[in-house]
Amino acid sequence: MIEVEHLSKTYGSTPAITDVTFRVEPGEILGFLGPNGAGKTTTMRILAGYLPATSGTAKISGFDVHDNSLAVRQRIGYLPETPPLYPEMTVEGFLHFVARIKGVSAGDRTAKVKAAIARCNLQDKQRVIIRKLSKGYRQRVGIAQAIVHDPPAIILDEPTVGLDPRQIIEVRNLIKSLAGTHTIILSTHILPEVSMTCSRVAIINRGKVVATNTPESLMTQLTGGSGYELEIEGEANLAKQVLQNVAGVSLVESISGHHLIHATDGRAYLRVIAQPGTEPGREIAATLIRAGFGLQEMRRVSATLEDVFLQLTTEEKHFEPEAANEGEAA
Ligand SMILES: Nc1ncnc2c1ncn2[C@@H]1O[C@H](COP(=O)(O)OP(=O)(O)OP(=O)(O)O)[C@@H](O)[C@H]1O
Repeated sequence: MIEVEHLSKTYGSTPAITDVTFRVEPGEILGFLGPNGAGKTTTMRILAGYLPATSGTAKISGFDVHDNSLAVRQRIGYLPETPPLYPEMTVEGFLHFVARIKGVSAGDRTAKVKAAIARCNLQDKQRVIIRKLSKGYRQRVGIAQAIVHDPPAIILDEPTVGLDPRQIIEVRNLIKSLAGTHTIILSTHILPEVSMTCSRVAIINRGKVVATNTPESLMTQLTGGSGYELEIEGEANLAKQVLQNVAGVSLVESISGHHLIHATDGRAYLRVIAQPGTEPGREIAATLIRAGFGLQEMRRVSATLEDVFLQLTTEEKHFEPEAANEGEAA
């Protein structure tokens, strides 16, 4: 539905994005996640037909954004970082205006504007001048203008920036409600936004896509699954040997810091990484007790998307593209 292949953009001699490839399936929300300056806005603007790429292709519903820009604009809704609103117009008047320039026929306009107003919960504000709206409501008008012509694809660039926590929840719920009937790309640098809203995530760093997968799969790929942190009475190396033989355990390591600080108090602090899809907690506890160790504390830890993001965007090494795309629909 949205297909991006080997897209690159260079501003003068500065590469902004390099060889970006990903696709978004119909009805899916893809989170496009990256730190400041990673190339998110550049990619979104190319997809929306506002910026020509230096090389590569991008297609929306099969139409090339460069060669068929008119067809693409009719099939795409775009919310830039700063919504393009006319402050002196009423919400309703503005949406009628946008519907007209997006090519909605005069006969369909009233119904489409009404539907966009209802979808974005703007019924109470439809006759209010945009200038008088709060930032949260303005953002909803921004989303309403993106969907008023009922496009199959929607591109949202940092849609919750500058909103208060309540408005953020409202806008995220609105975006989620658009999935299924629309194909959505949500560009953001906010990690929880991706976990809460998106079914899949593409992580972009320094202009390159470094991983694409579901948030859960990314976490599992990077860490080998969830794990446990243990505080035990006994000798660390002995405990490690014992635990290494428990079914489902892939790795046992000392927790650095703890190990050094408490080396003399007879306690060991260990992290056990479980093999993906296994839950060896019960057997870990039973094995330790059977072997005569005292189990002071045991808690489950799982990698967060934040761990994944930090690892991919701060280390030089990252997934090979094949591994990064594993599990992705062809
Ligand atoms: N018009 C421009 N001229 C020159 N360089 C640009 C231009 N626009 C963006 N860049 C550079 O391209 C790179 C990618 O910028 P882009 O705005 O796409 O990133 P971003 O991920 O959207 O960042 P942010 O989250 O800060 O908006 C950056 O290094 C930026 O400085």
